[in-house]
Amino acid sequence: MSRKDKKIVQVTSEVGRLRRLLVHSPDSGLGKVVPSKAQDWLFEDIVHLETMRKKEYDHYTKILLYFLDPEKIRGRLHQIDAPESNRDFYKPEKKDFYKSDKVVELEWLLADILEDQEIKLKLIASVCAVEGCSYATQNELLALSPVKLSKVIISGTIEDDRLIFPPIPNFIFTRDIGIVINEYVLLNKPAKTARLREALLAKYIFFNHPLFEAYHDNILEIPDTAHHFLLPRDGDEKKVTLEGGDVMVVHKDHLLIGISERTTMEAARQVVNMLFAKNIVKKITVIKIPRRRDYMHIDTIFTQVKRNVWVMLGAFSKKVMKHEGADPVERILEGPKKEDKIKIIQFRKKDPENPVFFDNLEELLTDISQNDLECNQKVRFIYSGNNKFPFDTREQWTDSCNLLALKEGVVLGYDRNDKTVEAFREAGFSVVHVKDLLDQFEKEETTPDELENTLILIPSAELSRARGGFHCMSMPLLREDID
Ligand SMILES: NC(=O)NCCC[C@H](N)C(=O)O
Repeated sequence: MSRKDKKIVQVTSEVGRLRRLLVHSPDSGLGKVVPSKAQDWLFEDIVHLETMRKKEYDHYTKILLYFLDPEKIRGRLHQIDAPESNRDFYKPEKKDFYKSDKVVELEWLLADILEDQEIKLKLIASVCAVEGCSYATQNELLALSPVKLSKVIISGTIEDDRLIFPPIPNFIFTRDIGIVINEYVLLNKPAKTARLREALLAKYIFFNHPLFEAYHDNILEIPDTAHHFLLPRDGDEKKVTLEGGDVMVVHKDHLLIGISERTTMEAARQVVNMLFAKNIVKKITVIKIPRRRDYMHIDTIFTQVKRNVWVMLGAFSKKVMKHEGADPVERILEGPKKEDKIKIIQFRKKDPENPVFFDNLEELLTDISQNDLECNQKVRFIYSGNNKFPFDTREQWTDSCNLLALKEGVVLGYDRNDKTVEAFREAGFSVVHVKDLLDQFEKEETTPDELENTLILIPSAELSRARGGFHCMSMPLLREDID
């Protein structure tokens, strides 16, 4: 898959037409999560794998292929989903797997790099060191073919359904393994132990897969602070962790970085300095949000829909929340709760000593729409749960604010956030269920190019238990510029 001739990696916005992304469909490891481990492995519950795959994630794969690589799928849906096809189209180890270099499956890339004996040896040794495997297990892995080994390394399960190390069930959230900033790839440093193997695999893939051959000099790693190993284990301010859900490229010159439960101030500091020193962006806005599980990254509280439209959680709004039935005088006197406060500081490369401060999220996002994206239409905000208590927080918890833009104004979200959907309708968006849309595509009643201002809903009963939406389930590699 060497593509020296073509552009493989470039992202300059959150909403330009998506042309290539990294994904990972739910592997058998997700079906091995036990209740006692669910929290450690960052799931709130155990999931039903078959429902998650067949009734939910497969739709995501199909809609992505229809937008990014239609030849793989157009006119074939009936055959792909026929019971006798056994879902082989969706399984990286099968010969009928969709193998797309636009909707790129990580398990497939991993299998590719494991063809190289030296990489295979190094990666097995690294995984076994991280997971504390026996020497016998290490040798067992060495004997596997690249395709099988890739599956085992990701799922933790060897052929006879034997778990040899923990699964990495959060690998479906490819957003958090790295982030493309213009033509650079910033590798992540996970905050949680359960996600460490993901970062290791991402590093090997980006440095070794021929797809990224032309970009090796553009891979950015954040070093640990000197002597980090001498620092106290918990609560040290010099800890360096950063996850992709906290990084957003909103314009070729402007990056947002969240400081959150997962991304530390030290990591943000290093990224700001590194990107300015390498001249990758001109402006970086740091958004410090409360360290809370339900806000784990900034993309859990807002994402962009089109250049002048954003979806966000009202708790971070300048407006006072409309808590129905509450006394307005009390509400206004109290103001927003202390734990809901955020800090927004914008650094400019030319004058980092004099940052710009923003009071609230709307002020920053309006500035991005009007000044970076030069949009002269009214900037609009769609609020989680239509900004009505208690739907605002309930729906944010199930990722109402975590949408993926396939192109400007066309976004993917979960089907369960009814009040947010209502808010989209009120803002003039069409709302369509993924099954109906795929049906319309197959019948040639409409095309991805014709679609505008639309929220596409995907079933989510199981997926939402994993605590991430489609923004998290995507790592965009290539988007068209929106200017
Ligand atoms: N960017 C994101 O917000 N990713 C969601 C990650 C969910 C996963 N269960 C985690 O807790 O890390």
